[in-house]
Amino acid sequence: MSEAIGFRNVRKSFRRRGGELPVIDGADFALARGEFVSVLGPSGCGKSTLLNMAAGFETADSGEVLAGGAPVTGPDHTRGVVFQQYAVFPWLTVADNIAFGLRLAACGIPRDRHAAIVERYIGLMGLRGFENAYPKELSGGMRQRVAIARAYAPGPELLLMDEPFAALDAQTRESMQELLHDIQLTERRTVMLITHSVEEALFLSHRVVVMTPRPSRVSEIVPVGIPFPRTPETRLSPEFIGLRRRLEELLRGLSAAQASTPKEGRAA
Ligand SMILES: Nc1ncnc2c1ncn2[C@@H]1O[C@H](COP(=O)(O)OP(=O)(O)OP(=O)(O)O)[C@@H](O)[C@H]1O
Repeated sequence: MSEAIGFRNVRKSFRRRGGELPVIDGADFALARGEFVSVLGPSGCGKSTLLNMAAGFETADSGEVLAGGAPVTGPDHTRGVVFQQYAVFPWLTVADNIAFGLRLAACGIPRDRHAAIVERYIGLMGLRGFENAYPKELSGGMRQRVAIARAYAPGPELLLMDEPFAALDAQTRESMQELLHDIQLTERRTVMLITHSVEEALFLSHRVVVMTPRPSRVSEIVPVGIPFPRTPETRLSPEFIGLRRRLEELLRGLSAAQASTPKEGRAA
């Protein structure tokens, strides 16, 4: 299978008051086309930094970030991004938010197809009846459904999601995971998801990348061998529970290692 996004020995530091903060120290992993991969790791280890490099918002100090084999040089329409918040435009209706990326010339989808594409994602994301609503009239979960629809609509090869459900209550979060799972069954895009939730990572992913504390590298890549489609009962299966325990233990160990490093090595 060909590679959608690859990190090759990537290093990244940030310049801060008081010196350099090394964040990523040789990250090396790749996502195959059509693969759903979650990235877990101790708080502040650089997960969002990895995603921002894949999106083209940040550049690596050394090593390479490759999208479809070509170096990432900046953001473009082949990579869609969903953030935790502020992902929808408050001045646009639901339909216009979803159409936003389609209307950018670079995406190259003819104008006469836009309405059908918007309509399709309205249906897939359960937003029918809300086409003309503004984000302020929607719940947080519905706003994130709009954000996800907007990211999928222009047909990017890769979707980069940075804790898209972190601000939602537990029940909404579970139903959003199920919605994303179902969309992926039909769309089969490549997704890189940053999350703090082991359960979310396991429910959605083919593989889970676990990062070490900062300066971080890959600690382990855990394949999730649970067949698709997954259902709410999957979360209760012995295989799922076993993997959850294993990942939680791994993360506890990594966070404990982080807590015992000298303070000057761990800027906030
Ligand atoms: N633009 C920046 N300038 C300076 N420091 C930054 C910048 N972006 C991130 N950092 C620092 O780099 C470190 C890693 O941040 P990042 O957000 O990538 O980690 P994370 O693993 O996503 O964090 P969390 O788990 O808390 O969401 C943090 O210490 C953060 O303060």
